[in-house]
Amino acid sequence: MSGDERGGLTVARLSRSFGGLQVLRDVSFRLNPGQVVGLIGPNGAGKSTLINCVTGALTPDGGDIWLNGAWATGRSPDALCRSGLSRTFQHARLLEELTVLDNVLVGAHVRGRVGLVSAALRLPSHRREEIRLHECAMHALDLVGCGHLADTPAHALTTGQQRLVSVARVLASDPRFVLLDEPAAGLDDTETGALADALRQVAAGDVGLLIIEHHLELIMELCDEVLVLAGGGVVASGPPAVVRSHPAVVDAYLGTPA
Ligand SMILES: Nc1ncnc2c1ncn2[C@@H]1O[C@H](COP(=O)(O)OP(=O)(O)OP(=O)(O)O)[C@@H](O)[C@H]1O
Repeated sequence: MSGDERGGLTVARLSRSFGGLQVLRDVSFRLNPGQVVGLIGPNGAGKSTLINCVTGALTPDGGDIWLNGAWATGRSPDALCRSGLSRTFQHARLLEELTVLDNVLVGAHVRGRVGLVSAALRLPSHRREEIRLHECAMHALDLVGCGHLADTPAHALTTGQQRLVSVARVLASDPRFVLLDEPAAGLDDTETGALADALRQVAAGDVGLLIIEHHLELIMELCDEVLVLAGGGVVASGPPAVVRSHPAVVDAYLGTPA
């Protein structure tokens, strides 16, 4: 592994089957700090399986994952999250009886620095940490345009607001890399705009983002690189302008030149 690969997420020749069905075959990509990579492909192409393997929910059958220079294949989702690799889910569920702020604080606590003993004894270090986490949570909510909803119970949110808050919950964990599974699904145009602005700001803070999306315009507008998955393999990759006119993409996925 070369020196400049040590500060990123590297996925090399990842494979995964379910029974006799090979869902991923030799998938490789790299995500650098501050880079936004889009992952597109038809339904069933293997996008969610890829995220599940990279974030530890599934064990790949073959291939390697490196996170900041450390071999990360097979590590648990919790361990990866503590190392700065987080994800959002296609159908994220909030804790409905809690307020929006408390939901986001759950994310912030994932990487809290003060242990149980300090918390139980209510030491000053615990109090300072609580203030810091509260600020992180509010900052994440402001980023996605939901700061005004902090005191609202989660069950009172629209579907779009729930999605934005679930993105804020992940951002509050102060990740270095985030894998987002269809973050714009169910958002209206205003919410999609707020999401795009938030993700740009997050990436500008040197966070690497991998975004699965069916909303192609969002992908083409937001991403530095796009990876196209079909039948479990990468059929095209490169800058958006190159990928959108790639013959394999036009034929197999977009149908007509975008
Ligand atoms: N746990 C599982 N057991 C068996 N087959 C699975 C499992 N998870 C996924 N698959 C199959 O793997 C293939 C890829 O699924 P995956 O959800 O990764 O695709 P996707 O590209 O994310 O699709 P979508 O865009 O519809 O979410 C599909 O054929 C799916 O049925």
